[in-house]
Amino acid sequence: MLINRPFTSLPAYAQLQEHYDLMKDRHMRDLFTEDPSRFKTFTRQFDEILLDFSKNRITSQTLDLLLQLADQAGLPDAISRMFSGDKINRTEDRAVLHIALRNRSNTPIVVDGEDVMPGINGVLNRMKTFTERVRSGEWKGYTGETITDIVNIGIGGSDLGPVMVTEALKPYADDKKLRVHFVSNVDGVHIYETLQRVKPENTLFLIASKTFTTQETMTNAQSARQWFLDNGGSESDIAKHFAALSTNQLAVEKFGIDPANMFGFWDWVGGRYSLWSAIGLSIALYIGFDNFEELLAGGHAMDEHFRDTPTEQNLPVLLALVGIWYNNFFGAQTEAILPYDQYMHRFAAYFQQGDMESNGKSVDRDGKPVSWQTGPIIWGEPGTNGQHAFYQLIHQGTKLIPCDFLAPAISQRPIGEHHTILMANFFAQTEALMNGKTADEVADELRKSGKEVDEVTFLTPFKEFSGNRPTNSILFKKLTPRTLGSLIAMYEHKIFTQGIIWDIFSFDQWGVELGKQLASRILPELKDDAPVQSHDASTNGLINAFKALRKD
Ligand SMILES: O=P(O)(O)OC[C@H]1O[C@H](O)[C@@H](O)[C@@H](O)[C@@H]1O
Repeated sequence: MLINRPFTSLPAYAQLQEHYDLMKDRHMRDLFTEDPSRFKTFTRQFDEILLDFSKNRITSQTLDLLLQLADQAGLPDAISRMFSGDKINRTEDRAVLHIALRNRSNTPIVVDGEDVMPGINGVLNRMKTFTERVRSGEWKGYTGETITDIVNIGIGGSDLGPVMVTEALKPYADDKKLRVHFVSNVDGVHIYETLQRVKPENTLFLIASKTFTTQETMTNAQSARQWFLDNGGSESDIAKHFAALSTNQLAVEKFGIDPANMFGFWDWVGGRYSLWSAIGLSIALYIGFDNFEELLAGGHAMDEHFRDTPTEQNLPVLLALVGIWYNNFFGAQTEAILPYDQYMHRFAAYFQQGDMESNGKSVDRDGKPVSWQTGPIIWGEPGTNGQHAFYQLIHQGTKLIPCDFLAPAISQRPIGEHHTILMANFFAQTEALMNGKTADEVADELRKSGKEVDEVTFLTPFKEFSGNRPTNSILFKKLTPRTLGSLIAMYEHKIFTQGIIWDIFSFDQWGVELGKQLASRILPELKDDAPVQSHDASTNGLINAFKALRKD
Protein backbone atom coordinates (compact mmCIF):
# COMPACT_ATOMS: atom_id res chain seq x y z
CA MET A 1 0.00 0.00 0.00
CA LEU A 2 1.17 3.48 -0.81
CA ILE A 3 1.07 5.94 2.02
CA ASN A 4 -1.96 8.09 1.47
CA ARG A 5 -2.17 11.12 3.62
CA PRO A 6 -4.32 13.97 2.44
CA PHE A 7 -2.06 16.53 0.84
CA THR A 8 -3.27 19.36 3.05
CA SER A 9 -2.69 17.36 6.23
CA LEU A 10 1.05 16.98 5.56
CA PRO A 11 2.91 19.05 8.19
CA ALA A 12 4.95 20.82 5.51
CA TYR A 13 1.76 21.97 3.80
CA ALA A 14 0.81 24.25 6.71
CA GLN A 15 4.38 25.51 6.92
CA LEU A 16 4.37 26.24 3.20
CA GLN A 17 1.15 28.19 3.59
CA GLU A 18 2.75 30.41 6.19
CA HIS A 19 5.85 30.68 4.08
CA TYR A 20 3.74 31.66 1.08
CA ASP A 21 2.48 34.71 3.00
CA LEU A 22 6.08 35.82 3.35
CA MET A 23 6.96 35.05 -0.26
CA LYS A 24 3.95 36.17 -2.22
CA ASP A 25 5.01 39.79 -2.52
CA ARG A 26 8.72 39.21 -2.88
CA HIS A 27 10.19 40.05 -6.25
CA MET A 28 12.69 37.75 -7.93
CA ARG A 29 14.71 40.82 -8.86
CA ASP A 30 15.42 41.32 -5.15
CA LEU A 31 16.12 37.65 -4.59
CA PHE A 32 18.80 37.80 -7.28
CA THR A 33 20.27 41.00 -5.84
CA GLU A 34 20.41 39.53 -2.35
CA ASP A 35 22.03 36.26 -3.37
CA PRO A 36 24.80 36.42 -5.97
CA SER A 37 25.14 32.63 -5.94
CA ARG A 38 21.46 32.06 -6.72
CA PHE A 39 22.15 30.52 -10.12
CA LYS A 40 24.52 28.02 -8.55
CA THR A 41 22.10 27.23 -5.72
CA PHE A 42 19.22 26.53 -8.05
CA THR A 43 20.73 24.71 -11.01
CA ARG A 44 21.18 20.97 -11.42
CA GLN A 45 22.90 18.95 -14.10
CA PHE A 46 22.04 15.52 -15.41
CA ASP A 47 24.12 14.13 -18.29
CA GLU A 48 23.94 16.86 -20.95
CA ILE A 49 20.84 18.47 -19.47
CA LEU A 50 21.02 21.58 -17.30
CA LEU A 51 18.02 22.61 -15.23
CA ASP A 52 18.06 26.21 -14.03
CA PHE A 53 15.17 26.82 -11.66
CA SER A 54 16.61 29.97 -10.13
CA LYS A 55 14.07 32.20 -11.89
CA ASN A 56 11.34 31.04 -9.54
CA ARG A 57 9.73 32.74 -6.55
CA ILE A 58 11.59 30.53 -4.13
CA THR A 59 14.33 30.71 -1.54
CA SER A 60 16.35 27.89 0.00
CA GLN A 61 13.71 27.74 2.71
CA THR A 62 10.96 27.25 0.13
CA LEU A 63 12.89 24.40 -1.37
CA ASP A 64 13.53 22.81 2.03
CA LEU A 65 9.84 22.86 2.86
CA LEU A 66 8.87 21.48 -0.54
CA LEU A 67 11.39 18.67 -0.12
CA GLN A 68 9.88 17.87 3.26
CA LEU A 69 6.47 17.79 1.63
CA ALA A 70 7.70 15.16 -0.84
CA ASP A 71 9.21 13.15 1.95
CA GLN A 72 6.11 13.32 4.14
CA ALA A 73 3.97 12.21 1.20
CA GLY A 74 6.05 9.03 1.02
CA LEU A 75 7.73 9.77 -2.30
CA PRO A 76 10.85 7.59 -1.82
CA ASP A 77 8.68 4.62 -0.92
CA ALA A 78 6.33 5.27 -3.86
CA ILE A 79 9.27 5.37 -6.26
CA SER A 80 10.61 2.06 -5.06
CA ARG A 81 7.14 0.53 -5.31
CA MET A 82 6.77 1.61 -8.90
CA PHE A 83 10.20 0.29 -9.85
CA SER A 84 9.64 -3.03 -8.13
CA GLY A 85 6.44 -3.78 -10.02
CA ASP A 86 3.88 -3.23 -7.24
CA LYS A 87 0.33 -2.79 -8.47
CA ILE A 88 0.26 0.93 -7.77
CA ASN A 89 -2.47 1.50 -10.39
CA ARG A 90 -5.05 0.27 -7.88
CA THR A 91 -8.26 1.14 -9.72
CA GLU A 92 -7.18 -1.05 -12.62
CA ASP A 93 -5.24 -3.47 -10.40
CA ARG A 94 -2.11 -3.09 -12.49
CA ALA A 95 1.59 -2.47 -12.06
CA VAL A 96 3.07 0.61 -13.74
CA LEU A 97 6.14 -0.48 -15.62
CA HIS A 98 6.98 1.70 -18.57
CA ILE A 99 10.36 1.89 -16.81
CA ALA A 100 10.78 -1.85 -17.51
CA LEU A 101 10.42 -1.26 -21.25
CA ARG A 102 13.62 0.78 -21.21
CA ASN A 103 15.42 -1.16 -18.48
CA ARG A 104 18.66 -1.50 -20.39
CA SER A 105 20.48 -2.94 -17.40
CA ASN A 106 18.09 -5.90 -17.61
CA THR A 107 17.76 -6.40 -13.87
CA PRO A 108 14.73 -8.61 -13.22
CA ILE A 109 11.41 -6.87 -12.53
CA VAL A 110 8.79 -9.22 -11.17
CA VAL A 111 5.02 -8.92 -11.61
CA ASP A 112 2.75 -11.68 -10.30
CA GLY A 113 5.78 -13.86 -9.67
CA GLU A 114 7.18 -13.50 -13.18
CA ASP A 115 10.15 -11.52 -14.44
CA VAL A 116 8.86 -9.25 -17.21
CA MET A 117 12.28 -8.64 -18.80
CA PRO A 118 12.50 -11.75 -21.04
CA GLY A 119 9.13 -10.86 -22.60
CA ILE A 120 10.21 -7.26 -23.17
CA ASN A 121 13.50 -8.30 -24.73
CA GLY A 122 11.70 -10.81 -26.92
CA VAL A 123 9.43 -8.14 -28.41
CA LEU A 124 12.36 -5.74 -28.80
CA ASN A 125 14.27 -8.40 -30.74
CA ARG A 126 11.31 -8.98 -33.03
CA MET A 127 10.92 -5.24 -33.54
CA LYS A 128 14.60 -5.04 -34.42
CA THR A 129 14.44 -7.82 -37.00
CA PHE A 130 11.28 -6.41 -38.52
CA THR A 131 12.70 -2.87 -38.62
CA GLU A 132 15.84 -4.06 -40.33
CA ARG A 133 13.93 -6.11 -42.88
CA VAL A 134 11.67 -3.22 -43.81
CA ARG A 135 14.41 -0.58 -43.83
CA SER A 136 16.82 -2.71 -45.87
CA GLY A 137 14.16 -3.39 -48.48
CA GLU A 138 14.17 -7.12 -47.78
CA TRP A 139 10.50 -6.92 -46.77
CA LYS A 140 8.49 -6.74 -49.96
CA GLY A 141 4.96 -5.60 -50.64
CA TYR A 142 2.50 -7.61 -52.71
CA THR A 143 3.94 -6.47 -56.05
CA GLY A 144 7.48 -7.28 -54.97
CA GLU A 145 8.31 -3.62 -54.39
CA THR A 146 9.85 -2.30 -51.19
CA ILE A 147 8.03 -0.36 -48.49
CA THR A 148 8.41 3.42 -48.74
CA ASP A 149 5.63 4.64 -46.45
CA ILE A 150 4.53 3.74 -42.94
CA VAL A 151 1.03 4.75 -41.85
CA ASN A 152 0.49 4.50 -38.10
CA ILE A 153 -3.19 4.33 -37.24
CA GLY A 154 -3.80 5.01 -33.55
CA ILE A 155 -5.06 7.69 -31.21
CA GLY A 156 -4.16 9.18 -27.81
CA GLY A 157 -1.19 7.33 -26.40
CA SER A 158 -1.00 5.16 -29.50
CA ASP A 159 -0.40 8.24 -31.63
CA LEU A 160 0.94 11.24 -29.72
CA GLY A 161 4.21 9.65 -28.58
CA PRO A 162 5.23 8.30 -32.00
CA VAL A 163 4.18 11.59 -33.65
CA MET A 164 6.14 13.69 -31.17
CA VAL A 165 9.28 11.53 -31.28
CA THR A 166 9.41 11.06 -35.07
CA GLU A 167 9.09 14.82 -35.46
CA ALA A 168 11.69 15.54 -32.79
CA LEU A 169 14.18 13.07 -34.25
CA LYS A 170 13.65 13.79 -37.92
CA PRO A 171 17.38 14.46 -38.50
CA TYR A 172 18.02 10.81 -37.55
CA ALA A 173 15.90 9.75 -40.53
CA ASP A 174 18.07 11.65 -42.97
CA ASP A 175 18.86 8.41 -44.77
CA LYS A 176 15.26 8.80 -46.04
CA LYS A 177 14.61 5.10 -45.92
CA LEU A 178 10.95 5.59 -45.07
CA ARG A 179 8.31 8.27 -44.73
CA VAL A 180 5.92 8.13 -41.76
CA HIS A 181 2.31 9.28 -41.59
CA PHE A 182 -0.08 9.31 -38.67
CA VAL A 183 -3.84 8.93 -38.78
CA SER A 184 -5.68 9.46 -35.50
CA ASN A 185 -8.89 11.44 -35.91
CA VAL A 186 -12.04 9.50 -36.78
CA ASP A 187 -12.88 12.43 -39.05
CA GLY A 188 -12.61 10.78 -42.48
CA VAL A 189 -10.62 13.77 -43.66
CA HIS A 190 -7.59 12.49 -41.80
CA ILE A 191 -7.39 9.08 -43.45
CA TYR A 192 -8.49 10.52 -46.80
CA GLU A 193 -5.69 13.07 -46.89
CA THR A 194 -3.11 10.51 -45.78
CA LEU A 195 -4.14 7.92 -48.37
CA GLN A 196 -3.79 10.56 -51.07
CA ARG A 197 -0.06 10.56 -50.42
CA VAL A 198 0.66 6.82 -50.47
CA LYS A 199 0.37 3.82 -52.77
CA PRO A 200 -0.93 0.42 -51.56
CA GLU A 201 1.99 -1.55 -52.94
CA ASN A 202 4.56 0.48 -50.98
CA THR A 203 2.65 1.12 -47.78
CA LEU A 204 2.81 -0.61 -44.44
CA PHE A 205 -0.04 0.09 -42.02
CA LEU A 206 0.64 -0.18 -38.31
CA ILE A 207 -2.61 -0.53 -36.39
CA ALA A 208 -1.61 0.79 -32.98
CA SER A 209 -4.07 0.22 -30.18
CA LYS A 210 -3.46 -1.15 -26.72
CA THR A 211 -7.03 -2.43 -26.45
CA PHE A 212 -7.70 -2.91 -30.18
CA THR A 213 -11.24 -1.79 -29.51
CA THR A 214 -10.90 2.00 -29.76
CA GLN A 215 -13.65 3.18 -32.07
CA GLU A 216 -11.58 5.79 -33.93
CA THR A 217 -8.68 3.44 -34.59
CA MET A 218 -10.84 0.50 -35.62
CA THR A 219 -12.83 2.71 -38.00
CA ASN A 220 -9.67 4.11 -39.58
CA ALA A 221 -8.12 0.64 -39.75
CA GLN A 222 -11.17 -0.77 -41.54
CA SER A 223 -11.12 2.10 -44.02
CA ALA A 224 -7.41 1.57 -44.67
CA ARG A 225 -8.04 -2.11 -45.21
CA GLN A 226 -10.88 -1.39 -47.63
CA TRP A 227 -8.76 1.13 -49.52
CA PHE A 228 -6.00 -1.45 -49.81
CA LEU A 229 -8.41 -4.05 -51.18
CA ASP A 230 -10.06 -1.53 -53.53
CA ASN A 231 -6.74 -0.40 -54.96
CA GLY A 232 -5.05 -3.59 -56.01
CA GLY A 233 -4.33 -5.58 -52.86
CA SER A 234 -6.09 -8.84 -52.05
CA GLU A 235 -6.99 -10.54 -48.76
CA SER A 236 -3.91 -12.74 -49.00
CA ASP A 237 -1.69 -9.65 -49.38
CA ILE A 238 -2.86 -8.14 -46.08
CA ALA A 239 -0.08 -9.90 -44.17
CA LYS A 240 2.54 -7.99 -46.16
CA HIS A 241 0.96 -4.61 -45.48
CA PHE A 242 -0.66 -4.66 -42.03
CA ALA A 243 0.93 -5.09 -38.63
CA ALA A 244 -0.66 -4.69 -35.21
CA LEU A 245 0.77 -3.13 -32.06
CA SER A 246 -1.46 -4.25 -29.25
CA THR A 247 -2.07 -6.20 -26.06
CA ASN A 248 -5.19 -7.87 -27.47
CA GLN A 249 -4.24 -10.84 -29.64
CA LEU A 250 -7.80 -12.12 -30.11
CA ALA A 251 -9.04 -8.82 -31.53
CA VAL A 252 -5.95 -8.55 -33.75
CA GLU A 253 -6.62 -11.97 -35.24
CA LYS A 254 -10.30 -11.16 -35.66
CA PHE A 255 -9.34 -8.11 -37.65
CA GLY A 256 -7.39 -10.39 -39.97
CA ILE A 257 -3.84 -9.48 -39.08
CA ASP A 258 -1.35 -12.33 -39.08
CA PRO A 259 -0.24 -12.99 -35.46
CA ALA A 260 3.30 -13.14 -36.87
CA ASN A 261 2.88 -9.41 -37.59
CA MET A 262 1.67 -8.59 -34.11
CA PHE A 263 3.97 -6.84 -31.67
CA GLY A 264 2.63 -7.21 -28.17
CA PHE A 265 2.86 -5.36 -24.92
CA TRP A 266 1.26 -5.64 -21.53
CA ASP A 267 -1.50 -4.18 -19.37
CA TRP A 268 1.11 -2.54 -17.12
CA VAL A 269 2.02 -0.13 -19.92
CA GLY A 270 -0.28 2.89 -19.76
CA GLY A 271 -1.32 4.23 -23.17
CA ARG A 272 0.32 7.61 -22.59
CA TYR A 273 3.53 5.86 -21.50
CA SER A 274 3.64 3.40 -24.39
CA LEU A 275 6.00 4.94 -26.94
CA TRP A 276 8.74 2.83 -25.34
CA SER A 277 6.84 -0.36 -26.16
CA ALA A 278 5.76 -1.92 -29.47
CA ILE A 279 3.74 1.28 -29.96
CA GLY A 280 7.14 2.81 -30.79
CA LEU A 281 7.55 0.64 -33.89
CA SER A 282 6.93 3.57 -36.24
CA ILE A 283 9.74 5.41 -34.42
CA ALA A 284 12.13 2.47 -34.85
CA LEU A 285 11.22 2.12 -38.52
CA TYR A 286 11.74 5.84 -39.11
CA ILE A 287 15.02 6.48 -37.25
CA GLY A 288 16.42 2.94 -37.23
CA PHE A 289 16.61 0.49 -34.37
CA ASP A 290 19.97 1.70 -33.01
CA ASN A 291 18.54 5.15 -32.53
CA PHE A 292 15.39 3.72 -30.95
CA GLU A 293 17.64 1.90 -28.48
CA GLU A 294 19.42 5.17 -27.74
CA LEU A 295 16.03 6.71 -26.94
CA LEU A 296 15.37 3.85 -24.52
CA ALA A 297 18.84 4.27 -23.02
CA GLY A 298 18.17 7.96 -22.39
CA GLY A 299 14.89 7.10 -20.68
CA HIS A 300 16.63 4.45 -18.60
CA ALA A 301 19.39 6.83 -17.51
CA MET A 302 16.73 9.26 -16.27
CA ASP A 303 14.94 6.40 -14.48
CA GLU A 304 18.11 5.58 -12.58
CA HIS A 305 18.61 9.23 -11.75
CA PHE A 306 15.03 9.49 -10.49
CA ARG A 307 15.26 6.30 -8.43
CA ASP A 308 18.72 6.79 -6.97
CA THR A 309 19.36 10.52 -6.58
CA PRO A 310 18.48 12.37 -3.36
CA THR A 311 15.39 14.51 -3.87
CA GLU A 312 17.27 17.82 -3.63
CA GLN A 313 19.37 16.83 -6.65
CA ASN A 314 16.61 15.05 -8.52
CA LEU A 315 15.44 16.83 -11.67
CA PRO A 316 11.94 15.34 -11.96
CA VAL A 317 11.30 15.87 -8.25
CA LEU A 318 12.47 19.48 -8.36
CA LEU A 319 10.28 20.23 -11.38
CA ALA A 320 7.33 18.61 -9.61
CA LEU A 321 7.86 20.61 -6.43
CA VAL A 322 8.22 23.93 -8.19
CA GLY A 323 5.01 23.13 -10.07
CA ILE A 324 3.21 22.36 -6.80
CA TRP A 325 4.41 25.63 -5.30
CA TYR A 326 2.55 27.62 -7.98
CA ASN A 327 -0.38 25.24 -8.44
CA ASN A 328 -1.28 24.87 -4.78
CA PHE A 329 -0.03 28.05 -3.14
CA PHE A 330 -0.08 30.78 -5.81
CA GLY A 331 -3.25 29.37 -7.42
CA ALA A 332 -1.71 29.05 -10.89
CA GLN A 333 -4.05 27.08 -13.13
CA THR A 334 -1.79 26.31 -16.06
CA GLU A 335 1.78 25.57 -17.05
CA ALA A 336 3.30 26.30 -20.44
CA ILE A 337 5.90 24.10 -22.11
CA LEU A 338 7.88 26.18 -24.58
CA PRO A 339 10.54 24.36 -26.58
CA TYR A 340 12.96 26.56 -28.50
CA ASP A 341 13.45 23.81 -31.06
CA GLN A 342 11.18 23.48 -34.04
CA TYR A 343 11.65 19.71 -34.08
CA MET A 344 9.99 19.59 -30.65
CA HIS A 345 6.84 21.23 -31.95
CA ARG A 346 4.59 18.41 -30.65
CA PHE A 347 6.30 18.14 -27.25
CA ALA A 348 3.69 20.23 -25.41
CA ALA A 349 0.85 18.40 -27.14
CA TYR A 350 2.36 15.10 -26.07
CA PHE A 351 2.55 16.15 -22.43
CA GLN A 352 -0.94 17.55 -22.60
CA GLN A 353 -2.05 13.94 -22.58
CA GLY A 354 0.86 12.80 -20.40
CA ASP A 355 0.06 15.25 -17.63
CA MET A 356 -3.64 16.03 -17.95
CA GLU A 357 -4.79 12.43 -18.41
CA SER A 358 -2.57 11.36 -15.51
CA ASN A 359 -3.29 14.05 -12.96
CA GLY A 360 -6.65 15.43 -14.07
CA LYS A 361 -8.32 13.76 -11.06
CA SER A 362 -10.54 15.02 -8.24
CA VAL A 363 -10.74 12.16 -5.77
CA ASP A 364 -7.88 11.06 -3.56
CA ARG A 365 -6.57 7.51 -3.23
CA ASP A 366 -9.27 6.78 -0.65
CA GLY A 367 -11.93 7.81 -3.14
CA LYS A 368 -12.75 11.03 -1.29
CA PRO A 369 -13.13 14.35 -3.09
CA VAL A 370 -9.94 16.37 -2.90
CA SER A 371 -10.09 19.82 -1.37
CA TRP A 372 -6.93 20.96 -3.12
CA GLN A 373 -5.92 21.60 -6.69
CA THR A 374 -4.47 18.70 -8.70
CA GLY A 375 -3.10 18.60 -12.26
CA PRO A 376 -2.50 21.85 -14.14
CA ILE A 377 -3.65 22.68 -17.65
CA ILE A 378 -0.69 22.03 -19.93
CA TRP A 379 -0.21 23.91 -23.17
CA GLY A 380 2.49 25.44 -25.31
CA GLU A 381 3.98 26.03 -28.72
CA PRO A 382 7.56 26.30 -29.88
CA GLY A 383 9.47 29.55 -29.43
CA THR A 384 9.62 32.00 -31.19
CA ASN A 385 6.15 31.46 -32.63
CA GLY A 386 4.57 31.67 -29.19
CA GLN A 387 6.26 35.02 -28.59
CA HIS A 388 4.26 36.53 -31.43
CA ALA A 389 1.04 34.89 -30.36
CA PHE A 390 0.34 34.46 -26.66
CA TYR A 391 3.38 35.72 -24.72
CA GLN A 392 1.65 39.10 -24.30
CA LEU A 393 -0.63 37.48 -21.72
CA ILE A 394 2.29 35.73 -20.01
CA HIS A 395 4.13 39.05 -19.68
CA GLN A 396 1.33 41.45 -18.82
CA GLY A 397 -1.88 39.48 -18.27
CA THR A 398 -3.60 38.94 -14.92
CA LYS A 399 -2.74 35.25 -14.73
CA LEU A 400 0.39 33.67 -13.35
CA ILE A 401 1.72 31.19 -15.89
CA PRO A 402 4.82 29.25 -14.88
CA CYS A 403 6.75 28.30 -18.02
CA ASP A 404 9.32 25.69 -18.92
CA PHE A 405 11.73 26.93 -21.57
CA LEU A 406 13.64 24.12 -23.31
CA ALA A 407 16.45 24.51 -25.85
CA PRO A 408 19.45 22.74 -27.33
CA ALA A 409 22.83 24.50 -27.34
CA ILE A 410 23.60 23.00 -30.74
CA SER A 411 21.03 23.06 -33.51
CA GLN A 412 20.50 20.02 -35.69
CA ARG A 413 20.40 22.43 -38.62
CA PRO A 414 23.04 25.09 -38.14
CA ILE A 415 22.18 27.63 -40.81
CA GLY A 416 23.79 31.04 -40.62
CA GLU A 417 22.83 32.88 -37.46
CA HIS A 418 19.45 31.23 -36.94
CA HIS A 419 20.28 29.36 -33.78
CA THR A 420 22.05 32.26 -32.15
CA ILE A 421 19.07 34.47 -32.85
CA LEU A 422 16.72 31.81 -31.50
CA MET A 423 18.73 31.50 -28.31
CA ALA A 424 18.97 35.26 -27.87
CA ASN A 425 15.18 35.19 -27.78
CA PHE A 426 15.13 32.33 -25.28
CA PHE A 427 17.41 34.20 -22.86
CA ALA A 428 15.66 37.52 -23.43
CA GLN A 429 12.24 36.09 -22.66
CA THR A 430 13.20 34.42 -19.40
CA GLU A 431 15.10 37.54 -18.35
CA ALA A 432 12.19 39.83 -19.22
CA LEU A 433 9.68 37.61 -17.44
CA MET A 434 11.80 37.66 -14.31
CA ASN A 435 12.94 41.29 -14.22
CA GLY A 436 10.08 43.06 -15.92
CA LYS A 437 10.46 46.78 -16.45
CA THR A 438 9.68 49.29 -13.73
CA ALA A 439 7.59 52.43 -14.17
CA ASP A 440 10.72 54.52 -13.60
CA GLU A 441 12.59 52.69 -16.34
CA VAL A 442 9.66 53.10 -18.72
CA ALA A 443 9.24 56.81 -17.94
CA ASP A 444 12.93 57.42 -18.34
CA GLU A 445 12.95 55.74 -21.72
CA LEU A 446 9.92 57.72 -22.87
CA ARG A 447 11.48 61.01 -21.78
CA LYS A 448 14.68 60.16 -23.58
CA SER A 449 12.71 59.45 -26.74
CA GLY A 450 11.39 63.03 -26.58
CA LYS A 451 7.85 62.46 -25.26
CA GLU A 452 6.05 65.29 -23.48
CA VAL A 453 5.35 64.97 -19.75
CA ASP A 454 1.63 64.22 -20.31
CA GLU A 455 2.40 61.50 -22.81
CA VAL A 456 4.96 59.98 -20.45
CA THR A 457 2.39 59.85 -17.65
CA PHE A 458 -0.27 58.38 -19.91
CA LEU A 459 1.90 55.73 -21.55
CA THR A 460 3.91 54.51 -18.58
CA PRO A 461 1.38 52.06 -17.06
CA PHE A 462 0.84 50.33 -20.41
CA LYS A 463 4.52 49.85 -21.00
CA GLU A 464 5.37 48.73 -17.50
CA PHE A 465 6.11 45.03 -16.93
CA SER A 466 5.62 43.73 -13.41
CA GLY A 467 8.04 40.83 -14.00
CA ASN A 468 8.31 38.26 -11.22
CA ARG A 469 6.90 35.66 -13.63
CA PRO A 470 8.48 32.26 -13.07
CA THR A 471 10.37 30.12 -15.56
CA ASN A 472 12.44 26.96 -15.55
CA SER A 473 15.18 26.84 -18.17
CA ILE A 474 16.09 23.41 -19.45
CA LEU A 475 19.17 23.64 -21.60
CA PHE A 476 20.70 20.61 -23.27
CA LYS A 477 23.56 20.03 -25.63
CA LYS A 478 21.73 18.65 -28.65
CA LEU A 479 18.41 16.95 -29.32
CA THR A 480 19.80 13.42 -29.72
CA PRO A 481 17.66 10.28 -29.27
CA ARG A 482 19.31 9.77 -25.90
CA THR A 483 18.64 13.28 -24.66
CA LEU A 484 15.06 13.20 -25.90
CA GLY A 485 14.57 9.90 -24.05
CA SER A 486 15.84 11.51 -20.86
CA LEU A 487 13.66 14.59 -21.29
CA ILE A 488 10.52 12.52 -21.80
CA ALA A 489 11.27 10.34 -18.77
CA MET A 490 12.01 13.48 -16.74
CA TYR A 491 8.51 14.82 -17.37
CA GLU A 492 6.93 11.40 -16.81
CA HIS A 493 8.51 11.24 -13.37
CA LYS A 494 7.58 14.83 -12.61
CA ILE A 495 3.95 13.84 -13.22
CA PHE A 496 4.32 10.73 -11.05
CA THR A 497 5.84 12.76 -8.21
CA GLN A 498 3.03 15.28 -8.27
CA GLY A 499 0.41 12.53 -8.29
CA ILE A 500 1.97 10.97 -5.19
CA ILE A 501 2.08 14.29 -3.34
CA TRP A 502 -1.51 15.15 -4.32
CA ASP A 503 -2.55 11.67 -3.17
CA ILE A 504 -4.25 10.78 -6.46
CA PHE A 505 -3.98 7.84 -8.83
CA SER A 506 -2.00 8.98 -11.89
CA PHE A 507 -2.24 5.86 -14.02
CA ASP A 508 -5.93 5.36 -14.70
CA GLN A 509 -8.09 7.50 -16.99
CA TRP A 510 -11.74 6.86 -16.13
CA GLY A 511 -12.58 10.37 -17.22
CA VAL A 512 -12.37 9.44 -20.90
CA GLU A 513 -15.01 6.70 -20.55
CA LEU A 514 -18.30 8.60 -20.25
CA GLY A 515 -17.98 10.42 -23.56
CA LYS A 516 -17.11 7.11 -25.27
CA GLN A 517 -20.17 5.39 -23.79
CA LEU A 518 -22.52 8.17 -24.80
CA ALA A 519 -21.09 8.31 -28.32
CA SER A 520 -21.87 4.64 -28.83
CA ARG A 521 -25.40 5.23 -27.54
CA ILE A 522 -25.94 8.16 -29.89
CA LEU A 523 -24.39 6.57 -32.98
CA PRO A 524 -27.41 4.36 -33.84
CA GLU A 525 -29.71 7.35 -33.33
CA LEU A 526 -27.92 9.20 -36.12
CA LYS A 527 -28.48 6.48 -38.69
CA ASP A 528 -31.95 7.67 -39.74
CA ASP A 529 -33.80 10.97 -39.93
CA ALA A 530 -36.31 10.31 -37.15
CA PRO A 531 -36.25 13.05 -34.49
CA VAL A 532 -34.80 12.01 -31.12
CA GLN A 533 -36.24 12.73 -27.70
CA SER A 534 -34.12 10.55 -25.50
CA HIS A 535 -31.72 13.25 -24.24
CA ASP A 536 -31.79 16.62 -22.55
CA ALA A 537 -33.32 19.50 -24.48
CA SER A 538 -30.00 20.81 -25.79
CA THR A 539 -28.69 17.46 -27.00
CA ASN A 540 -32.06 16.58 -28.58
CA GLY A 541 -32.18 20.00 -30.22
CA LEU A 542 -28.66 19.71 -31.60
CA ILE A 543 -29.11 16.18 -32.94
CA ASN A 544 -32.37 17.15 -34.61
CA ALA A 545 -30.85 20.30 -36.10
CA PHE A 546 -27.97 18.20 -37.42
CA LYS A 547 -30.42 15.77 -39.03
CA ALA A 548 -32.24 18.64 -40.69
CA LEU A 549 -29.03 20.30 -41.89
CA ARG A 550 -27.50 17.19 -43.39
CA LYS A 551 -30.45 16.75 -45.78
CA ASP A 552 -29.12 18.66 -48.74
O1 LIG B 1 -4.35 2.35 -27.50
P1 LIG B 1 -5.82 2.37 -27.37
O2 LIG B 1 -6.35 1.22 -26.58
O3 LIG B 1 -6.48 2.45 -28.72
O4 LIG B 1 -6.23 3.66 -26.56
C1 LIG B 1 -6.08 4.96 -27.04
C2 LIG B 1 -6.40 5.97 -25.96
O5 LIG B 1 -7.75 5.71 -25.54
C3 LIG B 1 -8.27 6.53 -24.47
O6 LIG B 1 -8.42 7.83 -24.89
C4 LIG B 1 -7.37 6.52 -23.27
O7 LIG B 1 -7.48 5.28 -22.65
C5 LIG B 1 -5.93 6.80 -23.68
O8 LIG B 1 -5.09 6.65 -22.56
C6 LIG B 1 -5.46 5.87 -24.77
O9 LIG B 1 -4.15 6.20 -25.12
